[in-house]
Amino acid sequence: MAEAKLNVGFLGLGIMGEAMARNLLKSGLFASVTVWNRTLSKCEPLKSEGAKVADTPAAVVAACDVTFAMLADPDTALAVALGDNGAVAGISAGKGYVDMSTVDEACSSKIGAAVTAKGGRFLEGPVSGSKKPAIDGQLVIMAAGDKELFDLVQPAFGVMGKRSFYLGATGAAARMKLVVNMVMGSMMGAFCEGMALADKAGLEQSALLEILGLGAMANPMFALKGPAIQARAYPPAFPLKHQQKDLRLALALGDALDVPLPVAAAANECYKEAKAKGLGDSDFAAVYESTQKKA
Ligand SMILES: NC(=O)C1=CN([C@@H]2O[C@H](COP(=O)(O)OP(=O)(O)OC[C@H]3O[C@@H](n4cnc5c(N)ncnc54)[C@H](OP(=O)(O)O)[C@@H]3O)[C@@H](O)[C@H]2O)C=CC1
Ligand SMILES: O=CCCC(=O)O
Repeated sequence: MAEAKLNVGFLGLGIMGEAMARNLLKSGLFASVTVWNRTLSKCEPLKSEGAKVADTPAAVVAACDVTFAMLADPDTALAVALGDNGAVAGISAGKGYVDMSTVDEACSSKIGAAVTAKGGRFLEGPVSGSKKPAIDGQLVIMAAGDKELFDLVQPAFGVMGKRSFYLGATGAAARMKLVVNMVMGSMMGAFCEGMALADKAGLEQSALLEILGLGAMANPMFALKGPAIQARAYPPAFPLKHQQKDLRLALALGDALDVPLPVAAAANECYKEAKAKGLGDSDFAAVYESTQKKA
């Protein structure tokens, strides 16, 4: 007998969440897709494409077998899960909650414990890949927590991503994601310093990009962000404030484990400076501006 289609929910329709929820909807694999966003007007495009809209996270979870969340940061993930009319209020036996936000282990564990205390199942599932991979369903999903839930949501992960990794007990995916983004934030910081030094040294930034692109350091990030840095135009794909949050959380993990992270700590200062210049909502490539002399 064919398995019944799942009713799925999605909380948080920002840059990533809207694209991910749309891929769930477009796939036709689910009986229904119910969405919620703090700014409710952002639900309208998906509503016009066939999604249901609920007024609260609790109402989404109550209506769905599995609910996914993609929220800004740990404080937000906790508020949406545990606050009044939060997701956990809608949990009952067997329901699944998959938090795909980039958060630290303490946040994820707290949400997981609240979900399981009500008989629900919890998985963390942070992702690599930005706006375009989210639109294209090409994210890389790092998951940890309830393995049966991981298996159950494979069709959903399959439409949102190109690969999903099961990494073990809750916390493992949160830690992995922070390590990955610590490397990314430091790489971008070093790249921006190179671009700034090339410019001041009388070299063409486009020549630097070509030379880097032909050697062992070739990577999609430099190729994609290089032209934006040259133009000093930073439409957000990955907001700088989120990259700084990830460095902050990775440094806290390093502190807790006594791992020296001087490169990441220096990069974090650059992102903090860019944020203080009002660039938090710009793409994280705007960290280039921290290399420029103050006006
Ligand atoms: N953009 C990227 O390239 C990637 C981002 N991520 C991670 O994914 C998560 C989402 O990122 P992204 O989509 O870019 O972020 P956005 O800033 O575009 O969206 C953030 C979402 O969180 C919601 N939110 C913020 N504050 C609150 C609050 N106090 N209460 C309720 N909801 C709130 C926003 O609602 P509202 O619309 O009302 O503001 C929105 O839905 C972050 O953890 C980020 O680090 C991971 C991989 C890539
Ligand atoms: O957390 C954001 C990651 C962005 C990316 O992997 O390109």
